[in-house]
Amino acid sequence: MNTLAPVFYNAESVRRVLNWPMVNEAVEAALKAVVKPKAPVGDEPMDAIGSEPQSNESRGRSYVSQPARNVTVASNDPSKLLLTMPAFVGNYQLTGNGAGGDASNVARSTLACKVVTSFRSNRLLQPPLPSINANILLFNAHTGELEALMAGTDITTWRTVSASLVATKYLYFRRFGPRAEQQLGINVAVVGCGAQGQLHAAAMCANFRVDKLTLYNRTQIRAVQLANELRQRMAHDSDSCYGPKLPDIQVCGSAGEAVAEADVICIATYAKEPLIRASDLREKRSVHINAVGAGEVHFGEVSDDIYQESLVYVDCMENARHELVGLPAPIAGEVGDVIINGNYPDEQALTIFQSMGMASEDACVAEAVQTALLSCDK
Ligand SMILES: NC(=O)C1=CN([C@@H]2O[C@H](COP(=O)(O)OP(=O)(O)OC[C@H]3O[C@@H](n4cnc5c(N)ncnc54)[C@H](OP(=O)(O)O)[C@@H]3O)[C@@H](O)[C@H]2O)C=CC1
Ligand SMILES: O=C(O)C1=NCCCC1
Repeated sequence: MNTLAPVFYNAESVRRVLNWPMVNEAVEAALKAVVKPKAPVGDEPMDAIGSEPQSNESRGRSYVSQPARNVTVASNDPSKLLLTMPAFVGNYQLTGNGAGGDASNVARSTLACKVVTSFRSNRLLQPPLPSINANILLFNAHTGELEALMAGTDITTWRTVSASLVATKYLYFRRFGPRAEQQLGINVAVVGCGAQGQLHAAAMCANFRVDKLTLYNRTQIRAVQLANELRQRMAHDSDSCYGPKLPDIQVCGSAGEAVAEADVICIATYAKEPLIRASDLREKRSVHINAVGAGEVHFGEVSDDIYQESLVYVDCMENARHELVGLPAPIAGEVGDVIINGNYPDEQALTIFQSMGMASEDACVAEAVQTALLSCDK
């Protein structure tokens, strides 16, 4: 690769190659890589008596270096943030699923840094702009030279939605059996129909068998527009990715109404006050919540009484120590650990995936996108 001239991949190029199998595989790789080896107990092998637990690297497993993200407040306004999100992901594999990978299963390492702004008032501009705008720097992991600058706004939305998909697969479906995500029909509620909510709604229907999709948005017209768009798109694509039966899509007048019959809830707003409460949820719990919104805190949009009843899982325990201070419930574990060890929740559990977003997800997806774009050029 020419080290003197980093390549620029614009948003259009990135969009051309994004697809769910590719992104889901890359995000799953990032979620697993972040899991630290456990201290040696029982049958865990030890290097030598009294030695430290083996590192993931020395075991040939994937691993991550991902410092806490740095947040800069712009114009003295806490709703205008610039975040820098560096990550190194070592020794991970992508199989070639969805064209991002390498069928030979060669282990890869990625060094990247996302620079992202969150300006929530952008939606009020004329014309409106996305609240989240991102670019990703991809470096040569051996020499440290900058190889590519990639538009990262779509990658941010896709990898965040994908983390919710992966969490739903392992924290919700797998409690019912090994292939439950292909067999079971679910009711999905989406609370917040901004950029995240829109893609969560479409992706849940494209990746799982959704019987009913309920939508709530503070400004109702956006939920109505999303419902209409999804109905049109699904009718048009019905042969390809959606199941044998198209979901029944309903717009609701309150968040409580939207989640009342939901098995899986995706909530992605800037709300500081809770939009959903324990009394809104189905009595027979067996419910999974993807809590995505990050206003001033990550967990404002879901009420304390839901957290107190839930098993809360995170993408990264280390980041949670910095970013989830004051979370009203203990953290049960990392999604990656559940993927690796198969320790799924009980069928009746109420689970929350508290999504913070990881730089390593951006790194793995950006690497997969670059691989796919390079293979298009061949
Ligand atoms: N976990 C992660 O990895 C990531 C999390 N995020 C977070 O996801 C959330 C949504 O982002 P995105 O979709 O890009 O943002 P958008 O600006 O596109 O959408 C914001 C949504 O939040 C709703 N909303 C804002 N304030 C309130 C409120 N007080 N009460 C109810 N609804 C409200 C808006 O409703 P209305 O249409 O009425 O204005 C809209 O539906 C943000 O908190 C963002 O920080 C984003 C990226 C990654
Ligand atoms: O992970 C990200 O990227 C973001 N998370 C919170 C809000 C800004 C972007």
